[in-house]
Amino acid sequence: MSDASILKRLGEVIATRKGASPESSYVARLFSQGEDAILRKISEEATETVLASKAGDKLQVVRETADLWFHSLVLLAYHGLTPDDVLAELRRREGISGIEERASRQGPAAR
Ligand SMILES: N=c1c2ncn([C@@H]3O[C@H](COP(=O)(O)OP(=O)(O)OP(=O)(O)O)[C@@H](O)[C@H]3O)c2ncn1[C@@H]1O[C@H](COP(=O)(O)O)[C@@H](O)[C@H]1O
Repeated sequence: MSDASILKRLGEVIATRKGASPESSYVARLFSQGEDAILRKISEEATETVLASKAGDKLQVVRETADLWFHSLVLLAYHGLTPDDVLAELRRREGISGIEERASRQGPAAR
């Protein structure tokens, strides 16, 4: 099974939690608390990822990044989006240098 398929499966599970009982599901509880609660978790997990990196703790970097990705999937589902929407955007960018892309947005003077 490809690594991308775990994102797809997890996205599907998360979507099923909309309207599920907050008593039995962490994701349902987040949905019931609303957008700000989801955004707070993303902010928290991003900060924890930064701290793990600064501490040079690779295992913790992996764990915090997993938390960050997971909560980002919850935010996507909140907006009715799926991991496929983000994967399609990454595919669209594939092979386009960030430096070139930035210059094309800023016009010839920035090159
Ligand atoms: N991948 C995850 C996952 N990663 C992290 N978490 C939860 O996200 C929370 C992370 O928050 P913290 O690290 O800040 O821990 P905490 O202090 O306990 O959290 P808070 O009380 O502050 O919210 C923890 O409660 C973790 O258990 C996850 N919860 C669920 N999943 C997946 O989502 C599926 C659906 O989950 P439920 O909706 O709970 O059934 C599960 O089967 C898993 O596949």
